[in-house]
Amino acid sequence: MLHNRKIAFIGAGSMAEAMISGLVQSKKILPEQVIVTNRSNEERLITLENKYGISGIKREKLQFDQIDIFILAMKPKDVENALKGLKGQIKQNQLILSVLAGIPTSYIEQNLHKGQQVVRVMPNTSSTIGESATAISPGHETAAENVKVTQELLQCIGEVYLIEEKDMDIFTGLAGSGPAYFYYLMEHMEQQGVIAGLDVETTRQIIAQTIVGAAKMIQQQDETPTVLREKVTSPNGTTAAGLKALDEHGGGIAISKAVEHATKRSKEISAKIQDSLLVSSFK
Ligand SMILES: NC(=O)C1=CN([C@@H]2O[C@H](COP(=O)(O)OP(=O)(O)OC[C@H]3O[C@@H](n4cnc5c(N)ncnc54)[C@H](O)[C@@H]3O)[C@@H](O)[C@H]2O)C=CC1
Ligand SMILES: O=C(O)[C@@H]1CCC=N1
Repeated sequence: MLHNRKIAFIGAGSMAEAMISGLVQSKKILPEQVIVTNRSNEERLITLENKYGISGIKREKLQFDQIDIFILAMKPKDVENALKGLKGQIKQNQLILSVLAGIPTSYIEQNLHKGQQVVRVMPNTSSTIGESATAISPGHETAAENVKVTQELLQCIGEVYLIEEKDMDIFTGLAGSGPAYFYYLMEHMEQQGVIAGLDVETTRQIIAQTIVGAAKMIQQQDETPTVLREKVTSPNGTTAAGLKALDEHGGGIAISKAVEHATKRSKEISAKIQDSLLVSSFK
């Protein structure tokens, strides 16, 4: 299904690079199938070309009619301008994947064409190594065949979950932003290893293997996190002491709040963009 399809990233930042890296590494997508463009930073396009063997093309030179799948990968604040620039170039039957947090498919449909083939997508930066947890949610008029193509494409960069669009905000709070919470946790664990006299590189690898092991236990054993946590925790032992400190310092609440606030921010971005649409429809 993906054979010979041309994929163009509009936006060449961290998320575009993570996806390009995963797609090319999967070998299911050839570098010749991938094009990337951005607003103005030509140096960045050259860097991506050299690193992944793909084509970096200035927007004016992009042959829009040759592209099968566009991937919108600019910041949400830039989407209005970006869509204005794309409207005259993109046809209704061309497939648009949007990775933008908080931007509804209806906004994209309304700013491109009625019946535009669009799928909202939420990957994470683990796409880089083919380990993303990616959600997809098609627009109202998106054909089933395009949903299948999207699934097949994104399976090249990890696991894909088809969800309702109303659940995109919580998915973003859990999985889109999620890697950052784990990196934050790792930063703090690492500091303690180093304070205790371990070298930073060894500490980092020990922590990474501990997280990988815990994640694989959840994936491979039919046990809940609660049961697995209890199995680590000997009465009056080291883990009990660690967990008590976590509780006393609001560790559990802090984690819940991180997910809650990221989710809320995704909702705020949606509300803001819907308001701007409402204003422009009254102009
Ligand atoms: N960074 C992450 O972990 C994730 C990001 N996302 C979404 O991905 C999108 C991009 O995020 P990042 O890559 O982190 O941002 P970034 O700031 O690194 O990259 C944004 C890119 O968009 C380009 N751009 C801006 N306006 C443009 C226009 N009119 N036409 C073409 N290109 C334009 C910029 O030149 C830049 O290359 C955001 O909407 C974000 O919500 C989604 C999931 C995870
Ligand atoms: O921080 C952000 O807004 C983006 C969306 C999910 C991860 N990064």
